[in-house]
Amino acid sequence: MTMIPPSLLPEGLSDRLPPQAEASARLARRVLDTVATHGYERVMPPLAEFEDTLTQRLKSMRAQDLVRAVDPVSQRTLAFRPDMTAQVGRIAATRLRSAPRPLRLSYAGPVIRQKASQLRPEREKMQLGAELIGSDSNAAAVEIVNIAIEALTAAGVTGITIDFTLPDLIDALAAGPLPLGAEELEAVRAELDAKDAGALVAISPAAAAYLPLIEATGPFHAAMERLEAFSASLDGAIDSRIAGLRAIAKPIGWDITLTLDPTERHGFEFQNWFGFSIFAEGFIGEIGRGGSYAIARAGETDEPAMGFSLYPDPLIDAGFGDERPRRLFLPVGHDAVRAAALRAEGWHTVAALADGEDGAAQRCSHWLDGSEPRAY
Ligand SMILES: N[C@@H](Cc1c[nH]c[nH+]1)C(=O)O
Repeated sequence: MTMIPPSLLPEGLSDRLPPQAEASARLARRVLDTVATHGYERVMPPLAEFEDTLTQRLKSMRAQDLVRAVDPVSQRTLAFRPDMTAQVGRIAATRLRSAPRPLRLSYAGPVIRQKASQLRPEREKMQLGAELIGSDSNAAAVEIVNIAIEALTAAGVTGITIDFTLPDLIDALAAGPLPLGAEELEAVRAELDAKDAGALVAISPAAAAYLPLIEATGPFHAAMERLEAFSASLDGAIDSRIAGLRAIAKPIGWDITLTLDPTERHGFEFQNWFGFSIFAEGFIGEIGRGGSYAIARAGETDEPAMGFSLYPDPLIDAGFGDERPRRLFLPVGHDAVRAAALRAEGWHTVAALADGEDGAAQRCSHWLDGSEPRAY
């Protein structure tokens, strides 16, 4: 029998150690506090639930993406949550069904996926976010995008880029002004994803009509002008979406870089008319994502919603949020009242358990000499 080393964790799962565990919690706290000031109240869904309740609520949450196990109690398949948005949707559609709308909820916790992404090896990630349930209007999008920016800024993130997308644009065009057969549609999606103009044109003349969308990518204002020209060539077929994007972009500060990638679908499995990805300077891949979606409800029409999720682990790995408090060593017999007063001033204290302990070895910069902290 092969022995599993006691330190080995399953692939893609890892420990967070000091000081990063604290930095991660601090960043989560700042984001949650910011969204709370805009009326978002926290929910705490469980780490795992029945697989079907996780996959049914949001369209295209796929069972094969989940880490699953059979529950010995119910004999049913359980799945770890891959995304808390689906759980918030379940809560909104069931236990908070009759709560007044719009309903504003926030969340934070780990999520687990079957496979890691290409960019990062983790299967477990920290997720923080906010969901606005009951509307997917332009006003809802303005609120969500701006709160996401405010929360990241409050947490100290700089160099933010927001990339807008229209996740269901291709489907809407294919079902309307630029018809495509089912196979053609798949091929068009693949080539737009690859941004391969030559391959797109080679599919068919109908597919070639989608070419302007590849060009409507990049810095926001120039890309929007190209998207507007494309809409004009289709008798204004996507004018309302363009107006939506303009309304969302308008209040965003000059210090945020805006880009447009109207056909980006990666990571937008359930979002419909609007989606956005968040990037921070110096970090590969998104640190957050959001958009509009619909929550399925038993015996009723779907409910519109809008939200965002942040994945702060890359920031934490890079040492972000590492604010080390001053550490003070308290020798045996120290003045406990003075120590409490110093803690109230922001010191972190480390009390000796026995004579002869070395405070410096406990990473203390100071020790309590009578009533005064003294540097080592
Ligand atoms: N939870 C989604 C983002 C999102 C939140 N609300 C709507 N979309 C994700 O992580 O991809």
